[in-house]
Amino acid sequence: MDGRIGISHLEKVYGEGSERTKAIDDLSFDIDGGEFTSVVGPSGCGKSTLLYIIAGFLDITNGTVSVDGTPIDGPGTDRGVVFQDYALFPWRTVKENVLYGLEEAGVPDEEADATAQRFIDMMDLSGFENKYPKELSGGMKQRVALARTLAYDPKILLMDEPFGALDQPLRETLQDQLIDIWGDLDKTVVFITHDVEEAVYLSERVMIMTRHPGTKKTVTEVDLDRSRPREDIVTSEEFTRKKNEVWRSLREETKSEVQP
Ligand SMILES: Nc1ncnc2c1ncn2[C@@H]1O[C@H](COP(=O)(O)OP(=O)(O)OP(=O)(O)O)[C@@H](O)[C@H]1O
Repeated sequence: MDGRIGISHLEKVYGEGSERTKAIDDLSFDIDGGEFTSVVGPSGCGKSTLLYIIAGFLDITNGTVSVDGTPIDGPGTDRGVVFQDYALFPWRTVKENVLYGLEEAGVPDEEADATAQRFIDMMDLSGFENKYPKELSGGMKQRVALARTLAYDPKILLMDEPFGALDQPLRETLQDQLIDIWGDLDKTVVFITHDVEEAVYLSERVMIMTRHPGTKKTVTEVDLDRSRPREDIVTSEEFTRKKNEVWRSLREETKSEVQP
């Protein structure tokens, strides 16, 4: 399946001289097309840096990052990014926001309109097409952002703590919606989160990064039957075991931060 991400000996250094910071050091990791991977790690370990490198927003210092075998050279419509703060256009309505990527891609009006409406419906936003972002709740704004990204059909979804600003019930609703979308649309998803439970609930693999400079520390494989209701999943023995495994690895990194 398309949407494979290859990361080989990635190094990212910001700044020069006394301002020099090595954010990522010798990180190698491959993600299969259609796979859902979460990335967790201590604050400042380079999670967002990694995501923005895959997005093509940032240059790399050393190593290679490729999509389907082709080294990344700037942003592209094969990758869509969803941010924590939604990044909607405040002067555009819901429909106009969702139409944005389709307009940029030169999709004819009628087809763009039908596609936008399909994703508006999929994200339960029907009836809100003509509202402006300021008239929406946080959860609705994030659903608009997701619809906007999905509408131009990227193979890869890059999500930077997308539900971090939402309260728990909303977060859970959006997590379940994302699992459905992932199942229906065959996307590769790279999902950054601080929430271990969220990472294990959503992903097939969780990569835990070392603290600054960040590299791959451990990878936990999660093979949960996600067709069950949430209550059954989160109370299952396997879910608890995987959560503890990720926690243990993460705690080691956070602990080493405060040791001399
Ligand atoms: N534009 C920049 N210029 C210089 N240093 C930067 C820049 N962006 C990030 N850094 C540094 O790179 C390191 C990694 O930052 P990054 O934001 O990728 O980490 P993170 O794991 O996403 O953090 P958090 O979990 O707190 O969001 C940090 O030390 C940060 O200070």
